[in-house]
Order: sequence, then C-alpha cells, then structure tokens
Amino acid sequence: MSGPRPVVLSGPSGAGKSTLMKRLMRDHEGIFGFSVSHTTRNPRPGEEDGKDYHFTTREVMQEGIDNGDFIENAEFSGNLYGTSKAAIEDVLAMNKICILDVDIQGVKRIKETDLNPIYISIQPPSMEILETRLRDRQTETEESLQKRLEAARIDMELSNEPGVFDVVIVNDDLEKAYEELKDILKDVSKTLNDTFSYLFNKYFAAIAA
Ligand SMILES: Nc1nc2c(ncn2[C@@H]2O[C@H](COP(=O)(O)OP(=O)(O)O)[C@@H](O)[C@H]2O)c(=O)[nH]1
Ligand SMILES: Nc1ncnc2c1ncn2[C@@H]1O[C@H](COP(=O)(O)OP(=O)(O)O)[C@@H](O)[C@H]1O
Repeated sequence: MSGPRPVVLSGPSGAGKSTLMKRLMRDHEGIFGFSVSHTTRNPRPGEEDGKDYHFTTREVMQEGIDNGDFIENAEFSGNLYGTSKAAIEDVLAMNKICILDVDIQGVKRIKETDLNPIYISIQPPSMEILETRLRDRQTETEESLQKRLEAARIDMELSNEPGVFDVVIVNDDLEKAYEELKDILKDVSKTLNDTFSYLFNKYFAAIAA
C-alpha cells in the first residue's frame, strides 16, 4: 500500500485508545483518518454505524471474510471484529494517516501483511485502575467486563515482549499520555520519508495557497 505509514493503536479494552485517538483526530483535523472496523457487537449509546464501527451480523461478516475482504479479523469477548481492505483504502484515498484500533490478535495478523504500520500500545497503569475505568465507563455487562479483564491480562503480558510494539505508552495522566503520543507521531513523521514528504507537501500546499 502506498501513502503515509499507518498507525496501529492497541492495548487492553479500557486503556484509553478511543479517548486518545478521538482527541488526536479532533486536534489535527484532516491529517488522521480512522480505519472503521466491522464488528458483530451491539452499538453502544452514541456510537454511529459507519463512523465508530460497521455494525454487522456474524453471517454477513463471515461471508466477507470468506470472500477475502478483510486484512485481519479476530474473536474478542464473544464477538467478531475485523479490518476490511476497504476501511484502509478509504482513508488512504483521502491522503490521510490511517489509524487502526485493533486488539493483540489483530497486531499479530497485521504483521503478516505488507501494511507496515507503526505499532503503539496504550497500557493502563494497573489492572485495578483498568477495572475502575471500565466500570465507570458503564458500557459493559459483568460478563463482558470479566472477559475484557481476562483479555487485558494477556495483552499486558504480551505487550512487554520485545519487538511486538515500537512504543508502549502508559496512560496514567491523560494529558501526559496524549503529549507522548503526539511526540511519537511527530518523531516518526520526521524519520519516515513517505510520511515526511506527505506532511511537507500538505503544509507546503497550505502555505502556498
Ligand atoms: N483484531 C481486531 N480488533 C479490533 C478491531 N476493532 C476493534 N478491535 C478491538 O476489539 C476490542 C474491543 O473493542 P470494543 O468492543 O470497541 O471495546 P473497547 O475497546 O472496550 O471500547 C478492543 O481491544 C479493540 O482494539 C478490528 O478490526 N480487529
Ligand atoms: N488517563 C485517564 N484517566 C482517567 N480516565 C481515563 C483516562 N483515559 C481514559 N479514561 C477513561 O477510561 C475509559 C476507557 O477509555 P476508552 O478510551 O474508552 O478506552 P479504550 O478505547 O481503550 O477501550 C473511558 O471512560 C475514558 O473516559
């Protein structure tokens, strides 16, 4: 795939990925674009179909997977999630830096593709704090909360293995975590030719206009 290098955000459910990503996209409008995944889970209040996720059924999604429409898919907490080729192409077609929010299984699958993203793990300060944040978010049943905590334990272990992630950000203080994320993306854009020339061209065009 051509264009600027994508960014994968991963980490336990409740670590703060959506919070950080939404802020990044709001503060840098037109630079980043979200790869809208498919999922079989039910929408939460406030979530929009086609914006937060493509909400679908297992049958329809499985058909798409069988057709080869997805670059990766995974089972998480009793539901199917996946990144379609179209989700990424839609963002790249707009010349934006594509941000993907996927679980650790998605990270492994994406490593087998030619997407070549930057891998960033967002981690909570502790399991206790993660549980409190997930409970306070009030989006989960007790059953789905327990499944998320179980997955989080595995995720926290794997994310510390060398070579899995380029960077691990501990989201204790939100402001600090956000600054760290912005610094990484700034640094990366300086060292990567394609991203750099993309941003350069974009800013140059804006100045020249
Ligand atoms: N592999 C994979 N994981 C995904 C995808 N979309 C979301 N996820 C992950 O699925 C998990 C559950 O997401 P979600 O139901 O939105 O809950 P939340 O993370 O607690 O807000 C999270 O770890 C997400 O990173 C995807 O397309 N592929
Ligand atoms: N640094 C932080 N301190 C306190 N609460 C936070 C922090 N970061 C995120 N949260 C809250 O924790 C909950 C989980 O964050 P969210 O972005 O939904 O996580 P994820 O997308 O990784 O599942 C949300 O209610 C969010 O407002």
